[in-house]
Amino acid sequence: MQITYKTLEDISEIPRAITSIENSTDLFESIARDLKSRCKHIYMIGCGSSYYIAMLSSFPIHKTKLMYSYATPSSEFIMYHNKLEKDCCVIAFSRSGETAETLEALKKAKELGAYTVMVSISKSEKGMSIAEKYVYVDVGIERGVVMTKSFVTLSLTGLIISMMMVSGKEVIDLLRNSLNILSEYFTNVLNAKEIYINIGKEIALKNLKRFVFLGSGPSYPIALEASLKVKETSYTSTEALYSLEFRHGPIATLGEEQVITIFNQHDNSYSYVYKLYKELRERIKGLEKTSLFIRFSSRDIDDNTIELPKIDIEEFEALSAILPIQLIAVGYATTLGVNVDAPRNLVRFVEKF
Ligand SMILES: O=P(O)(O)OC[C@H]1O[C@](O)(CO)[C@@H](O)[C@@H]1O
Repeated sequence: MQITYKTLEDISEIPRAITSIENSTDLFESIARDLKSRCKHIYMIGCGSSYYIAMLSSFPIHKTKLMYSYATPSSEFIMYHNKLEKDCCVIAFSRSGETAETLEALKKAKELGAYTVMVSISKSEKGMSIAEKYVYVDVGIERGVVMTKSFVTLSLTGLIISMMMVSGKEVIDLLRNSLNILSEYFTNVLNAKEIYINIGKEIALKNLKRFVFLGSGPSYPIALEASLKVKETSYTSTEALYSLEFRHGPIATLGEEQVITIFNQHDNSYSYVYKLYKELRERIKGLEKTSLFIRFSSRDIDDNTIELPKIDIEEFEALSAILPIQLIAVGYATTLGVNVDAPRNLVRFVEKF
C-alpha cells in the first residue's frame, strides 16, 4: 500500500530546500560578517529539534576556538543565564518563530545587552519584533507537525553562518560543493525511499520497542534528533548517548530486544566509534534477530551499514544521516498504526510555559 503523509511530502522537499539555501549564500555571508564584527561569545538556543540545530550549528565555531560558542535550550537560558559576557550574541533557531521560551529567552538576552538574531522558515511578526536581526529562509511551509525539512534547512543555515564566521572566502567553494553532494545523496535516498521505510516496518514487525542512538561530536545532536523523531512519531522509548558513553553503564542492556543505531562519521571519532561498533556486534552474536544494529557511515560499508556520502565537512556528513532516519521513523510509526502527521499531544509550537 502506498503511504501518503504530509510528513513524507515535507521530507521529499528537502533537496529543493537545499537549492534555496544555496541561493541564499550571499545573505548568509553578510550575516556572518556582521556577527563576526560584533561578537566574541555566541549562544545558540532553541527548543526540541531546534535546540539540536543550535547544538550542531555551534560545532564549527566551538572546534576552532576563535570565538566561544555555547548551545543551550531556550528554557535553560531563561532560568540560568543572568549575566552575559561582553560582545555577546544570541542566535535563536525556530521553525515557527513563535515558541514561547525562545521568544522569552531572546527578550532576556536583549535586556542583558546581547545582539539578538532569529533564524526561521516562517515570517513571524512576534519573532521579528523581538530579534534585532531576523533571518528568514524561504523553503515553503512545513505541513507536518514534526520537524523534517525545517530541521535540515535550519541546520544548514546555522552551519553555513558558523563556518563563514570562522573561515575566509575560500570556504564558499567548499560549502557549495558539499551542498551539491548532500543534495544528490538526499535525492538518491528519496528515489529509494521504500528501502528505508521498510527498515522501519521490519523493526515494528519484529516488535522491537527500544531504540538507542549513539553519536559523537556533530553526530551527537543528530543522535538526539533521531531519538526524538522516533519517540514523537511512535511514542516509543528511545535514548541518545555520546557513543563511547555506551560502555559506561548502558552496555548492560546488550542482549535486550532493541535497535542500536551508531553514527560513525569520518572525523577524529571514526576509529574509536568503529571499534565500539565491532565490539558490540561481536558481543551480540546469535541474538541478531532481536538486537538490531544500524550503522551510518561513509567508510567500511558492511551489511549493517547505511552508506553516507563522503563530504569534507564533518557536520554535513553527520547531517546526511537524518533523512534515512526520518524515513525509517515514518515506516516504523505507520506500521504501529500512528498517524505521523498528527502525533498525540504534540503541537506545532508551544505558546506558553
Ligand atoms: O522550532 P520551533 O517552532 O521553535 O519549535 C520547536 C519545537 O517545538 C515543537 O514544534 C513542538 O513542541 C517541536 O516539534 C519542535 O521541536
